[in-house]
Amino acid sequence: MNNDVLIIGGGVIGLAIAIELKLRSSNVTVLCRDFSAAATHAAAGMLAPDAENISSEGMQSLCRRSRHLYPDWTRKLEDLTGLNTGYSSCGILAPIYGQGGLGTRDWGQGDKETRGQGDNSFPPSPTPPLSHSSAYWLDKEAIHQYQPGLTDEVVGGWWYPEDGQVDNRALARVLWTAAESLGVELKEGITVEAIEQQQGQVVGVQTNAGLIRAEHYVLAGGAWSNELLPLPVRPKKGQMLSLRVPEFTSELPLKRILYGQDIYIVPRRDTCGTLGDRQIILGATCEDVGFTPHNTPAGIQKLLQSAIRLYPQLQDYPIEELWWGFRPTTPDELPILGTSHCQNLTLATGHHRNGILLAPITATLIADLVCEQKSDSLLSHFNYSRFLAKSSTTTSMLTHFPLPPSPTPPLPPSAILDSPLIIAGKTFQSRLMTGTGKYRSVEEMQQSVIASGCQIVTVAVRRVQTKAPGHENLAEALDWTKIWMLPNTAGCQTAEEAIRVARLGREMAKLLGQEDNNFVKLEVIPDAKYLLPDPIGTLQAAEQLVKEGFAVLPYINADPMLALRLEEVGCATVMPLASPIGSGQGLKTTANIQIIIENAGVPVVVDAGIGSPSEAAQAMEMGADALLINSAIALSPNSSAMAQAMNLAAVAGRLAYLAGRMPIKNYASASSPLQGTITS
Ligand SMILES: Cc1cc2nc3c(=O)[nH]c(=O)nc-3n(C[C@H](O)[C@H](O)[C@H](O)COP(=O)(O)OP(=O)(O)OC[C@H]3O[C@@H](n4cnc5c(N)ncnc54)[C@H](O)[C@@H]3O)c2cc1C
Ligand SMILES: CC(=O)[C@@H](O)[C@H](O)COP(=O)(O)O
Repeated sequence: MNNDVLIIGGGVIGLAIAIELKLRSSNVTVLCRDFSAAATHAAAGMLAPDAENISSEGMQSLCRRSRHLYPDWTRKLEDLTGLNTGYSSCGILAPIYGQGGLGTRDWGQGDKETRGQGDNSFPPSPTPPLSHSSAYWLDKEAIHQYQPGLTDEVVGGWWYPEDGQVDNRALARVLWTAAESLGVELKEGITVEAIEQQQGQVVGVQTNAGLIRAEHYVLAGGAWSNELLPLPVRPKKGQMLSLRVPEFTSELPLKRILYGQDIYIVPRRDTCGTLGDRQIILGATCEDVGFTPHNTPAGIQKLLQSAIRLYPQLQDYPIEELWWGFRPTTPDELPILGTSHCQNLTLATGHHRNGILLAPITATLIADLVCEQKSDSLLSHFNYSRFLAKSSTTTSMLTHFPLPPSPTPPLPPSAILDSPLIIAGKTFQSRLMTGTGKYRSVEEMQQSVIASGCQIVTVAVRRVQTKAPGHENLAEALDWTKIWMLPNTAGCQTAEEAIRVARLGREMAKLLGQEDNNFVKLEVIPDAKYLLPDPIGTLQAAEQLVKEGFAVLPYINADPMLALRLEEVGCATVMPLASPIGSGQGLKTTANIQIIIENAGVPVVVDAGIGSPSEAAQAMEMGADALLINSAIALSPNSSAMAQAMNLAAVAGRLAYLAGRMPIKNYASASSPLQGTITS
């Protein structure tokens, strides 16, 4: 199969897959936001299925199969590039302290740095090895003889001769060079902002350089994968440091990795052949602190204390470098590999603390799947669907659809992983926007906004200025820490007026604490009867406001050419009307909106005229990215119930759009089988 595959993420996983696919004759593109930020560079490079003492059988097999592939895989890469990966089957020694020593294992890291398996921060305690691993117990005398220099507290340990290491930074360079030389298109500095889906297919990825399309897509975004799909992958930060082996030491004092109870010590051979390059790597913390960067004194102190305790002579070695990285971690700490809810999207993420080890097997299994639709039985352990079935509480983890507030029962888990709505780089989970006008009271407006689950509320700057009813205490009326304000230029008849009011709107947002809010819903409406926007004035004002740094969301008639022009001048969305504002006539411009949706590279927000939830759902089923609905909610006799209904309709329409509708047929087709029925 000679297809186009686009890989999101250029860490060890994305690059290994890219090379494997390229070697099987696919045309491959890798999009990578920041090569240097990848956990790949931060790792220790241990290949340790045995020392890691993995409890899941599927994971044990996966890890061992990968370790088995390592010698040939690295040799092939080295042959391709002429570079060294630093692969070595050096073995891992896991020393164990006597009872007296165990008492000092509490590192007191507080909430942020915890330890112990499951919630583990440091490597799990060495315990008797699991079946199928070749492991040898060394008693006190044997271990001290085998590895001189260990602390006296060590009373024995396990020797895992089949485990090893690779120089992960060297490997990353080799993978990049190999991919480049094979003709993989490597695009560094490109951020994928959204995965565009339609009817069970990915139709492109929205990036900071525009829309990019391929036949097949692979998500290998490491700890950041959850920015694009609601997969339960979270960052687990690891701090590390390296010591330089002093030059007077002619031999590396350590020949193998020490895998202690609260530290691992990795002697790194020089991949360049110079003695000056010899390092000892110490790791690692495992912290649940999101993407908080930097090394901390507490983290580094604990690594140093543990390392010196296990192997005291390290205390005199010069410190060379400190760093940190983010492991991509799932709730069960197993990777997510294989098929997704979209037929042409494959998942390869969540490798937690074993991604370097798992790179060759991941590449092989994913390439088998993409190129030959061959699904290895091992993959069944790692499918994303294992997170779907559990309970309704997983819904928020696996879809970006906002749950309606109580008392509506929670939605059942959805098998669809949706991208969030992104406008001008800002991410929103809800695809419904509402307004503040026409409500009978401020209280009704507040309740409706909450019931709608919306995250964007548009506010008419002019009405706030004039303190029109319902707009007197805007600052207090809504929780602006949760709701993003979309100032609109309603009431402006010319481009000049709209530009002036947009600037006031920006100041208004600042007063509400939204310092970085540069959004404006641009309305230039000279006609009061139909409230139809002036296309020329809108384009002129949009051009100017974009130049001034605004994220412009223009309200327009459903005119496909105008929509394109507005996108060309840099608008953040286009907002075609369904029918005149406040008319509740529903979708009167369907055909043109469809053309706009087909051609837009920015989100299409259907705005104005939607009168009922069925119309809202219809617009979303057509592929609108979002809706703006005000009058239908505010003028309903029960506005908060209608707000909730509109939210559900937006969610339902979106799900239906992603899932794909059945074909329309001319004749009936029985739902139950016609064969095999009882005949009289
Ligand atoms: C401290 C530490 C020690 C470790 N030690 C080991 C070890 O000894 N052995 C082992 O096997 N594993 C180890 N690991 C784990 C291993 O590093 C990871 O599992 C592995 O790097 C994951 O690879 P990846 O390619 O999935 O993600 P990454 O290496 O993190 O790469 C992801 C890449 O995707 C890019 N990206 C993300 N989102 C987007 C987007 N939207 N658009 C474009 N690009 C995007 C990022 O910029 C990044 O370059 C360690 C990890 C840490 C942090
Ligand atoms: C509040 C706002 O911006 C409205 O002008 C918008 O266009 C919504 O229209 P409906 O009130 O018809 O939903």
